[in-house]
Amino acid sequence: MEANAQANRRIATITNHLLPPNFQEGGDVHLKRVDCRAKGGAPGFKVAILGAAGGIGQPLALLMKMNPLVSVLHLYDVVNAPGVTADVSHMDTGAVVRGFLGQPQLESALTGMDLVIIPAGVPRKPGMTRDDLFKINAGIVRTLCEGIAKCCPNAVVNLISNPVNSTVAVAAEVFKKAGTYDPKRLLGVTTLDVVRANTFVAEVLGLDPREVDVPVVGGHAGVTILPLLSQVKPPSSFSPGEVDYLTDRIQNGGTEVVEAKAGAGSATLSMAYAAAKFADACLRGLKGEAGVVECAFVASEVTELPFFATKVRLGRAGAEEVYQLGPLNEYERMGLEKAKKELAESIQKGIDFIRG
Ligand SMILES: NC(=O)C1=CN([C@@H]2O[C@H](COP(=O)(O)OP(=O)(O)OC[C@H]3O[C@@H](n4cnc5c(N)ncnc54)[C@H](O)[C@@H]3O)[C@@H](O)[C@H]2O)C=CC1
Ligand SMILES: O=C([O-])CC(=O)C(=O)O
Repeated sequence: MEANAQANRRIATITNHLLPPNFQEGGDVHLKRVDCRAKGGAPGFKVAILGAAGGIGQPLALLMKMNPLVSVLHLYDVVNAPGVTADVSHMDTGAVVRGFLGQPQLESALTGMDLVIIPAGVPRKPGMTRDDLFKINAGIVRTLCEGIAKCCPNAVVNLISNPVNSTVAVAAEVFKKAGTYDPKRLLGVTTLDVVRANTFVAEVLGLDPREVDVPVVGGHAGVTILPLLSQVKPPSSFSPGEVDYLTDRIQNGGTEVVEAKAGAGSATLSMAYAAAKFADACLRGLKGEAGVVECAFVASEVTELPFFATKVRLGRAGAEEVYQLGPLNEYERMGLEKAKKELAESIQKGIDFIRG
């Protein structure tokens, strides 16, 4: 009987690096502390994911755990971080995984990080615009960026939380207020627009999407998402009907997923893929690899707006070079005017949120 009782009693053995600072042995589920021999400090970058237990956060944690450039992976959320951390930490890849739960652990999650990826915040439901998320998500982004300014002011920040067209301005204002703002290190993630554009254009051209490169500029919402089909590689021409179809599908790709999920959220898996691809590019840049170029929503002088998405070259300092738009056709010039009008308002909304 006693043997059975013992067998039924769940005993989990958790290594020190997974334990919260206030851990005590015992309780219904018996957690045992085990001291492991220290690992010989694998070289690599320290990466934190804020919002790691969410729809994007979980698959993104999995993908970052698989990235050989990552030596330490911090998973922070206000719910369920210990479970996701225990799960991902069993993967036999190099990165050491640590979990952090709730605001009191935010500073520990951020201290020493080289790259912070932020998919924290509420997603859309059918009928909502990304801007409808502003009220909740701007506050979340403010709190998290205050933590970054305090604990890892030199980290590169990949901001995913919507509306990106406004939250990047919120983050910039928080960093300015704290005196830590470095425009090269704050990047709004628009990679999913490029990923979608590559996929849809490849379908139309009958090519493998891995061979296709579509620059997508502007911002990350509706008409602000501006695919430059005249600059597609390999060089391709499209009929007016194809241009209309592709532009509309790329601009509304997010809504396509929101409607298909019918209330269960927005893109998570393709977004985690896109975020992991972009984070990997940032890490390769930080490492000093030459010629790493991705589209991102950054501080920019390409237009009269303070932020704009274009191709940027990623290096040791973050977005080291912001590329010009290149030649646009008439259709794209008209799209650019529409995009700038909406973008200007969204950016101002983010600035006003902090400046009041
Ligand atoms: N930039 C882009 O291309 C895309 C952006 N998104 C946006 O990403 C965000 C997250 O989307 P999902 O993962 O699907 O949402 P989700 O609701 O599944 O996950 C969000 C996570 O954030 C956490 N969270 C909430 N407040 C927090 C706080 N103060 N600190 C830390 N974590 C907090 C939640 O507990 C949850 O685990 C949304 O705003 C969504 O609109 C989504 C797809 C693409
Ligand atoms: O559409 C949404 O709400 C999520 C998102 O940004 C995207 O999938 O592009």
